[in-house]
Amino acid sequence: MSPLPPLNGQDSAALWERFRQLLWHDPDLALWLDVSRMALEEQDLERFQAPFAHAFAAMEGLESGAIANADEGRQVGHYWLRAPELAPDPAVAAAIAAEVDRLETFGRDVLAGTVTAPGGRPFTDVLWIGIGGSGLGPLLMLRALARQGVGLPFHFFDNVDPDGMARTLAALADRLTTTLVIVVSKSGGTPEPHLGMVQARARVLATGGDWSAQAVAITMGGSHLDQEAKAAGWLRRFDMFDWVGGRTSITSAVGLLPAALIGADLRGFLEGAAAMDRLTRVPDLRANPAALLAASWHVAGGGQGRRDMVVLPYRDRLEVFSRYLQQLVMESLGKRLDRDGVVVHQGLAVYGNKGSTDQHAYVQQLRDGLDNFFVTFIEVLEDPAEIPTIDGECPADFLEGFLQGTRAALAEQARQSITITLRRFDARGLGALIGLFERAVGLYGELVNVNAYHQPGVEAGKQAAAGILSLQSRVEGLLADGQPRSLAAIGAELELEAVEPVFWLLRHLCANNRGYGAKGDWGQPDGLVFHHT
Ligand SMILES: O=P(O)(O)OC[C@H]1O[C@](O)(CO)[C@@H](O)[C@@H]1O
Repeated sequence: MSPLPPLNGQDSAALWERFRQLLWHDPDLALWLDVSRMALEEQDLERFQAPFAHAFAAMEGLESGAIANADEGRQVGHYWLRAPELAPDPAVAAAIAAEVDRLETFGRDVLAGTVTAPGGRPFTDVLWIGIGGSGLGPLLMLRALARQGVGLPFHFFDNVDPDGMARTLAALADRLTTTLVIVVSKSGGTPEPHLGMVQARARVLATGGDWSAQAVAITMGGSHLDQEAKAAGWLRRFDMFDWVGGRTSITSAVGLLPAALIGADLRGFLEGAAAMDRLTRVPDLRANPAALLAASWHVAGGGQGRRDMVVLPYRDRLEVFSRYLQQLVMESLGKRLDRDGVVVHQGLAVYGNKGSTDQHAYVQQLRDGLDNFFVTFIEVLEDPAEIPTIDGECPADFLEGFLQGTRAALAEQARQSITITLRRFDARGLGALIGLFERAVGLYGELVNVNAYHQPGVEAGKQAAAGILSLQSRVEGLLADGQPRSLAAIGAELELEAVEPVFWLLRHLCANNRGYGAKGDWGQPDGLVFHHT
């Protein structure tokens, strides 16, 4: 093969040669990957040989059951979920396969009306309670694969925003007694899904529902949530295995149960991910699409994430994909320390929405402004037949034109881009996309030597939040005697280092009907006097 022409200028013959040489295609998945507009050069492909040999070996070790998440002492087994025979323990392989059967059967029975809400009425809705990977994966499944009139409508508690909860419960209204409530938390101890569950249960019971007969748990065996569901005899419990991380849980019950409840092809989804896994195990940088992605990200950001990834899927069904990738990539790669304990502040920022919509929003800056990004276009070739050409105008042709136009306009300004093209978008294609990015993140993590499977920064935020809640209890306890106090007085009596958190807490309490009031100027916190009435 002739040397890869460098990416510079607008020489169309050189660009075509780059395109030809770097194009990756799999006929079975009918998927193309084009990294020719990334700053990946011949010398990079050579210098990456040794790091990728190491990364491929590390991924092989991970898939064979090594403790790849050393900090948490955990195996990382999401690849086994779509190829159970790869699990190092036959009992684990059997458990994975059995769980898929159970999920499929349960979904089918709910849709067929053989598993019903109390009183024998068919379930009408699903309320899904979960956050992070336990909420985003299901949301992606729904937005990507739901078909009009098939399966149950979904509603989400993916936060503890009371306004969001109130709106969701109001929308369900009298259908709450026929709503299947699915509580998802791998750890079973995350406050957000717990609070959501408590609110949902109270409302279901208040409207005459039968909580245990309507509730389903997806969690690790033995977790607090699992114990609660078991003790109260919930309708079903599904396993979220210890070796599956939240952000890679979409091929577990977390993604498969939504698929089953919207009548999507969950076996096809798993098969697509498995097929991509096979293709991304190939230990050859040029022949491995996940390696080509990871190498392209590396050169774009100098191995330090100096360019953001802008995800632009040209298909509305993939609108949530950028948010999904945001968690997968940023929670995996955004790390302060590398595996050797050296402070590295690694990461790769991800954002996006969809094309061509974003053409009329931030693409202006991508073309003309700060060059701190690369775009990942996602294209689907097969168009639905329902939208015809009218007066010679075919929306699908415009979409193709907009994609190519944006790619070319960016290249004119030396802005980098990747394009992933799928012949058709279905459950199998979605599985393939998930597999592709999961492996690319794993390989990139090895290249930059970070543990892509833990999230110590999130834990830090959780602990800080717990500290604030405990401070609130102390402040409320102090003010319970009815004595008015300034912030300084509260700080002194509680021996606090800082009073600013107290101001924030009391500002919130005073804004609601919680029995607190303040005298003074809210713009001059020092002069405020707080009391409990
Ligand atoms: O499923 P759990 O244990 O409630 O965790 C929810 C989310 O919280 C995190 O642990 C931290 O954000 C994610 O990795 C996970 O997806």
